Amino acid sequence: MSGVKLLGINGSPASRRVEWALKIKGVEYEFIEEDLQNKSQLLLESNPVYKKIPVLLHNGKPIAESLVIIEYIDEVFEGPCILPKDPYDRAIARFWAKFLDEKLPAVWKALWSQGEEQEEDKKEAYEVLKVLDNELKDKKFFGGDGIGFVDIAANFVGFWIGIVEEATGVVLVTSENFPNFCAWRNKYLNCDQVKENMPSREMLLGYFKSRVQAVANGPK
Ligand SMILES: N[C@@H](CCC(=O)N[C@@H](CS)C(=O)NCC(=O)O)C(=O)O
Repeated sequence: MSGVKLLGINGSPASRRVEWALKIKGVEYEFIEEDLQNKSQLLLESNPVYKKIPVLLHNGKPIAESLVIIEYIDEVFEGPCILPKDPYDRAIARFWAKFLDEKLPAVWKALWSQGEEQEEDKKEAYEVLKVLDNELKDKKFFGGDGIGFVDIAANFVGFWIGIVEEATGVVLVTSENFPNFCAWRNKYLNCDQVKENMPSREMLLGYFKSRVQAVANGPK
């Protein structure tokens, strides 16, 4: 028993990032599915600042924020390194992971907003995707030849965006606009590591379609 518990949600990209890191290290853990409509006392006490999942509990001590948790896992447990060893490469990986965290809300918003607001939001989302596309110009993965910290951090753009696009009918990513990004995404989705660490596509598609329906029905 490793004394590791994860408070999370099966379909959450942030939660999946942490599970992926735990699996790379071969750490056994207990997954505790949270209900965000009715947050547990354990979650509220473990992450009193943000009250969000994921939270890792290691021997009872809580750590919040998925990227912070992955770095902790990388330092504390034996196994393959997740972040690069070289300090410069590590700093660059942190830069891109931070970029993803800061910019993803704009991409998410563009997928759900409507009308004129959406046209503005799309412009911002395209800028973010263009930056990612450019970063992937001469690379197989963000991590170089293999999946690394930034590819784990990028699970939302790699896996979730396409599903939300299908549910909402909003198209942000095309191979004409973002060829390097699309090439990365195709490789990414075909990786065993990715397949093993993502939730069911059907489950997410059903969930997002029900959200689209709820938006269309308007407030009750
Ligand atoms: N920056 C955080 C984001 C975590 C996050 O957004 N968690 C969402 C679920 S995916 C949550 O707990 N939301 C509940 C709330 O906002 O009350 C991380 O990377 O851990």
